[in-house]
Amino acid sequence: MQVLVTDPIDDAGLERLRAAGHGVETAYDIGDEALLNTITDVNALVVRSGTDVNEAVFEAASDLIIVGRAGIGVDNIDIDAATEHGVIVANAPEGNVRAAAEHTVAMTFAGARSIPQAHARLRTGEWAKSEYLGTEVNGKTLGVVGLGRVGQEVAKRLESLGMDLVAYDPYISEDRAERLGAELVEFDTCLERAEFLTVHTPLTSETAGMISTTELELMDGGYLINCARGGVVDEDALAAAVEDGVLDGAAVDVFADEPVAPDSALLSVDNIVVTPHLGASTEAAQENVATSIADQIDAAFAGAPVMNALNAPSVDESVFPRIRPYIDLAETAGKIAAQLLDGRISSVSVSYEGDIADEDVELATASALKGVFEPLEWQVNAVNAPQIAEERGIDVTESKRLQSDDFQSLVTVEVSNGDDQLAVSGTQFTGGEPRIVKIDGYRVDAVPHGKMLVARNADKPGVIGFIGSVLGEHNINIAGMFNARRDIEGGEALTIYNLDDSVPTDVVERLLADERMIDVRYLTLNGASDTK
Ligand SMILES: NC(=O)C1=CN([C@@H]2O[C@H](COP(=O)(O)OP(=O)(O)OC[C@H]3O[C@@H](n4cnc5c(N)ncnc54)[C@H](O)[C@@H]3O)[C@@H](O)[C@H]2O)C=CC1
Ligand SMILES: O=C(O)C(=O)COP(=O)(O)O
Repeated sequence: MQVLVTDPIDDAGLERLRAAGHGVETAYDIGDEALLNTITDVNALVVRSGTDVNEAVFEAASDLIIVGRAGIGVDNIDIDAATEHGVIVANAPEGNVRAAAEHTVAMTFAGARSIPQAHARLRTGEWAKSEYLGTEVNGKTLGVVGLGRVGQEVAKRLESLGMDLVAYDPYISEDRAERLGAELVEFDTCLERAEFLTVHTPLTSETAGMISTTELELMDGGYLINCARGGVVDEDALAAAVEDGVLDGAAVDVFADEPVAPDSALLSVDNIVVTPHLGASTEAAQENVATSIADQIDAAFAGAPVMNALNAPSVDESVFPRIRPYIDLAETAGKIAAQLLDGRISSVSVSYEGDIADEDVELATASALKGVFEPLEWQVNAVNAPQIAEERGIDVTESKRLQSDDFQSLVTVEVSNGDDQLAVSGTQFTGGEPRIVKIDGYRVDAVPHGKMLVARNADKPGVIGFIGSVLGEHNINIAGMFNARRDIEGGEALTIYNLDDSVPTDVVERLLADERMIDVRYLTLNGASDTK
């Protein structure tokens, strides 16, 4: 598999990918145009904040499986476009949290004690001792906007230095804030009470520009520290607020456009301390995020759960071995059901019974959808299948029942076209053999693989012989078969054949021409049926 790395990551990540046998190409500072040309046969792309992974990238990247963000913020990646193209986006949400928190604390002090300014003057021989009267954090109020992983670590550190905490985060509980010793308050209150305000939200449509002139005026003095994302704080408004004395100072690590333009207003105001997006730049953080992303890429290539996938159902590694067979069975059951039902599919229901009902089955359900949609030749995988269902107005339901009548675990995929339904169930026998055990109400025992013929016929003597001889005449070898009939003798029967060879349409038609045959479908479990 081919991995392209377009922002510098730690060698440990590159080595891990190479050790796993993948081809790794680094192209730091690659331009947009060159990226579009290079990405065409790449299977994984690794980025930090320096690469714009937009829709055009996904359009060009037909073999792309995963984009790994060696860090936290994913505002430079078009996740909707990734999902539409079935590409996993994963980040490394833990590895640089402490680095970002420490840098925030460092920037707080740098701003409050004018460390960079004093340093610069001393380097030119000026002993400007009397010009710098700093502000202590001890006894002051810290306002935290966004009390997530980084915000919490910053809060803990600055609280231990004697600060009182207020926080604004509409998505966390009061309990969580309280446990940190922070008072959860409204946004305006947070701005009004903060003597130091630190921003730790992601950049989203909701947070873009959330702090501008009006908000800075509410602060009325004090310091603003932004080590989250440039677009959250309006840069011109911040520069003006510090310049005009509305704020005492600011410290900024991140910019709306990076690298920041040399004429940015933020670079020319005395009391604004700046760093070039260094929050995550420690050895430990870079090693952590690079190896985390390498592991996730390797998992994605192997079809295993991707721990921090942002747009695909993710499964805990410890439960994956238990649910893996049902992920495969759900896909197979979905494929069979879709190939046996005519008409436009309007709903899919996936149900789990027995032990499997006790597990997190989101990935298995996505896999069932993939199975249903694949025979329809839609470009689909478990990442985009739920979205495809939604876009096409297909109802998807998932249900669970802890009891199972006949099997330890059973997964059933039922498809409906509005008039008719068709359900296919699968289980895993002890010893690891997957089996399809029910098709459209018939109790069967079929090995789900390769080429299969499903025939429904009148339950009369000689029908199986007839099918066998027609297949034989066409040199189609039968590898195995299972015959089932509905409740009463002389009613309807269903026979499943596992075949070594494909069944051409004219052979299906020849079988169907016999009046004893009710329905005959040739289906493949490796791709679209060639009779539909
Ligand atoms: N300067 C640097 O090098 C680094 C910057 N970052 C930035 O920090 C951000 C936060 O990282 P984490 O704390 O790990 O993310 P997180 O997801 O753990 O926390 C973000 C918090 O923001 C809150 N939030 C979302 N929308 C909000 C809104 N409208 N108002 C208030 N709060 C809101 C969320 O509820 C969540 O608690 C990242 O998205 C990234 O942009 C992260 C690491 C390094
Ligand atoms: O992890 C993040 O969100 C960061 O902002 C770090 O960015 P970087 O990897 O240094 O470009």
